[in-house]
Amino acid sequence: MERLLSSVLKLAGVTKAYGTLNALDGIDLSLPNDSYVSLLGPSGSGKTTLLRVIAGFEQPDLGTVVFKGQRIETVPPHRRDIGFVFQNFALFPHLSVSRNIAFGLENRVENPVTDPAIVQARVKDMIALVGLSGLEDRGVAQISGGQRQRVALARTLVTEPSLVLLDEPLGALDANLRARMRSELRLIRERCGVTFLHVTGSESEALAMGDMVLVLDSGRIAQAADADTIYNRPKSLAVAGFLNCYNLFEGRLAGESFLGPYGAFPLGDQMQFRDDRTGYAIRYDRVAIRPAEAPVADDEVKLEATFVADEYSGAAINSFFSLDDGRVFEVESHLSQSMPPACAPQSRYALVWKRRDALVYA
Ligand SMILES: Nc1ncnc2c1ncn2[C@@H]1O[C@H](COP(=O)(O)OP(=O)(O)OP(=O)(O)O)[C@@H](O)[C@H]1O
Repeated sequence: MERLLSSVLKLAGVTKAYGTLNALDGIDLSLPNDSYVSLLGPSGSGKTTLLRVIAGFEQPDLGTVVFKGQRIETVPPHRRDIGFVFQNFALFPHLSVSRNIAFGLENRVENPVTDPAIVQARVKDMIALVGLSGLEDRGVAQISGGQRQRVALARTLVTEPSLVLLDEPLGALDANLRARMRSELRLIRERCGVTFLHVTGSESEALAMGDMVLVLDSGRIAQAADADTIYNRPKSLAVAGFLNCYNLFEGRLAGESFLGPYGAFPLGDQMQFRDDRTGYAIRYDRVAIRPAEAPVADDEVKLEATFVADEYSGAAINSFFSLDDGRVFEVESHLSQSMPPACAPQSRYALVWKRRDALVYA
């Protein structure tokens, strides 16, 4: 029996330069079939360039792009069987929801569908899939931002691509809608079984949505793993930094300690990773706030700091402290676990964590 290909897309050594800048610098990656993949990276890291190379709007200078077992570097975009959902949706403002969705099917270069009955049936199925039933005849100017997002997605999915690229698809939506569309997008993808590659600059979006998360840094893949691994075991200081949930210190190792700008942090059986830079990371939600003079246990590390402010975000409180040189240290207390003490502004506190909860890079 023929085995299904386990990966829909493979890139090897893909490099793309603009002048002297390598926007992509030897990218190797493999996207599994039937999965949601998030691509996370700071501004300028090469996310859009990578999507454009995969879609065929740019050609790589070096390297191979293999899609469903075939090399496609020189295949033009419209012959690639890869869908693209743009951040601004790019809908036809004068057409209805149905007509926008039908357009792609009737006008695709390969295999256009000309039988109106077939078009109508496919569009109807797609409208049901993305949850737009009842809005078929509305103009796209008369629907909400989230509904427009679904039209854009339906218009791409109706052409039955084997891979869908989404460039910051939730970027144009307000915060509430963005949160709702996260689970919607995941559900729609599960129903149609197509791999989605979703570009985002938001670490929470990337971790919440991706079965697999790719982290891009200066044109290279800094880490590719499931969300849990990326979150709990970022493999470099740079990746830990992008996640926005670790306090980071640079310094050096000396015997059984990490020596940083705030003295020695004793080491224990924490995880250690190879990195060009030597550093120490402790997650915001692994830190307890105690009175400044509270004793610490043998397996703990303590750092004194001045309380600045709190920020409530539903299920958690984020507390901000100022270290002796003015740098900010953040603590996240999940309210389901325990209520942090009410801290007084400008007062000193002990910030305490377990040695084994730190990550060390060297
Ligand atoms: N057409 C171009 N000509 C010259 N330089 C470019 C071009 N397109 C992108 N770059 C540069 O390549 C690098 C990667 O850009 P890219 O748009 O891929 O990053 P990004 O991660 O998508 O950023 P953002 O999140 O800000 O959209 C950046 O330094 C950018 O300035």
